[in-house]
Amino acid sequence: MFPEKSNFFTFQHNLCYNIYKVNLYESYHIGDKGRIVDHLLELKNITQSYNKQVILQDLTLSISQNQSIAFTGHNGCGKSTLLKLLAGLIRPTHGNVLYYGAPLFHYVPERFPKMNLTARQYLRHMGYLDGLSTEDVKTRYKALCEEFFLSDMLDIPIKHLSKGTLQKVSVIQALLKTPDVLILDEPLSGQDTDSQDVFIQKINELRRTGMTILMSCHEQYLIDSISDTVYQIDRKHLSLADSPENAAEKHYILWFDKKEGAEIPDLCTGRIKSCCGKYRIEVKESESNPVIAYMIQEGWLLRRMEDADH
Ligand SMILES: Nc1ncnc2c1ncn2[C@@H]1O[C@H](COP(=O)(O)OP(=O)(O)OP(=O)(O)O)[C@@H](O)[C@H]1O
Repeated sequence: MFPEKSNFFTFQHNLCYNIYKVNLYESYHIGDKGRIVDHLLELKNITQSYNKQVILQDLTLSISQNQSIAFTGHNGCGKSTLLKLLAGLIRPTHGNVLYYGAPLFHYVPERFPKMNLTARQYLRHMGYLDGLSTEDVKTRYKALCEEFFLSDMLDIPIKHLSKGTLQKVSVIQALLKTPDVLILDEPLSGQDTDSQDVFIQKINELRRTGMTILMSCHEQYLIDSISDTVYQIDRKHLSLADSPENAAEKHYILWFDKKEGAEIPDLCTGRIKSCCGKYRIEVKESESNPVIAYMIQEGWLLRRMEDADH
């Protein structure tokens, strides 16, 4: 009677195809401020077409644990498509998606299907699919519904709920059990301002626990509130956004040694300078993790990271 949660909004990656699990020993790199951080997933030369029309072309992207990334771009540029690719919900036309380990993903879709189930029935069932006990499910959804001002609407069939309320139900189902990666497709659309505040506070709490957040979004204040890295999709390609906020960011100098055959990743083309046999690149704080990840992936060795202002 109920759909499998894996076919719904929450799933684990062993259910998806075109996915390559990578040996965990390969999954560490030196991250921001010299910490060891976990590699989580990578897109390698991904192209996505629908009916022979290319939507996303040759995207390469590396994501680390605990990054909070916002994907921006005009309507129809491919944000939802990219999130589905990252989540393993759709098979890329070309290229590979690599997952390090078996992260648990939860997904808040942009649109919620109309259903006869009430919000309570739906949340209960989602909790059971997450493996929570009856008592835990109840405690959890009740607390979340109170925080999101939803308690009075729990017994209304989902097909009669407003867009903003549906969005809240969708967020709550994704938070019943804490995932490793939370994927949010335009999560604020339709939510009232009080619920938006609760949402932002909740997401930042989850970020402090190490969760990775991948979000598509149009609202700058949401991006500023919860994201540490912003990518924009433009004409089928992905690039780091260069906003005035980013310009005011702290800068770092990364020093690398070049191993034989190491290539310069696209993100760093024209930015690497050679100096006394070493190679340096200046980066903004928000791009340091992806730059390090791409460089190491291409065969470079990170030697030092220093504050660009000193
Ligand atoms: N299953 C599909 N079959 C055919 N075309 C699709 C499919 N899914 C998406 N598209 C098309 O791919 C393009 C990108 O869609 P997508 O939903 O990823 O964009 P988006 O950036 O999330 O848009 P928005 O900001 O409006 O939500 C659009 O032109 C859309 O019509």
